[in-house]
Amino acid sequence: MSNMKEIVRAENLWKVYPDGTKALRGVSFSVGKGEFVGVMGPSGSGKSTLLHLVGGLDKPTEGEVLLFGKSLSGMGEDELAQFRKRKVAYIFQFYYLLEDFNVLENLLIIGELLDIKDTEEKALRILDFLRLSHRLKHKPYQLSGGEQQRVAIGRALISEPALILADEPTGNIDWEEGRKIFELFKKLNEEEGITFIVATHNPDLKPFFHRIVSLKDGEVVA
Ligand SMILES: Nc1ncnc2c1ncn2[C@@H]1O[C@H](COP(=O)(O)OP(=O)(O)OP(=O)(O)O)[C@@H](O)[C@H]1O
Repeated sequence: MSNMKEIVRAENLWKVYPDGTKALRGVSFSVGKGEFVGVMGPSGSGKSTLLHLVGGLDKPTEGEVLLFGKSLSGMGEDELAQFRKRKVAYIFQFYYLLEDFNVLENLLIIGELLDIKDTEEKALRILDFLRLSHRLKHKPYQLSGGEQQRVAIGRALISEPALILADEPTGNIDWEEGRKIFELFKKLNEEEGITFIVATHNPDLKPFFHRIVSLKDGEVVA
């Protein structure tokens, strides 16, 4: 029986890359709805690999990921694509914004791609929430790192995801801006009920998390 409150379950995940690197060695954990969970550990401990597997961006060598009670390995490509589009959103260390488009357009394009209703209205509301209303017509290169990351967050929010996976989201910005990003995450978590899994090696961010999954050499440590 799957527990409906359980959003993510990872069961005995192994990831062996083609060169033989064992990035994950039997990782298991679960995340409940509304949790704000940190994945922490030193560089190379497997944090990014784990987030990729949880989001269905890559497949485990062994083991299983269940999202919202459904096994990713049992899904066809179409179903997986739908999942990736509409239920789960990613925020990366590098923002991957469309450089030729302005802030508002960066959100509108995703909305169009995902066939989301009332995209413009939603985009404006989200950008207001992210304190970017005065930057709508700016291109990414005209923005600070923190602002670019807020646009990337806006892009993630346009599909109204239940789960956000963030991989070193503040890795490229200074501490003050980074703290603001985490405060936005907390607000989204508390007010919108969005579940977060955030990978970071920055111990200063520990106090933000409800719970921490600590990785070392591809294994969960206490
Ligand atoms: N495509 C790949 N091919 C081979 N080895 C890889 C690949 N991707 C990652 N690795 C290796 O797997 C291990 C885990 O990498 P991963 O990126 O998941 O760790 P991480 O904890 O996110 O590190 P960082 O904090 O530096 O991003 C490392 O030893 C890394 O070198």
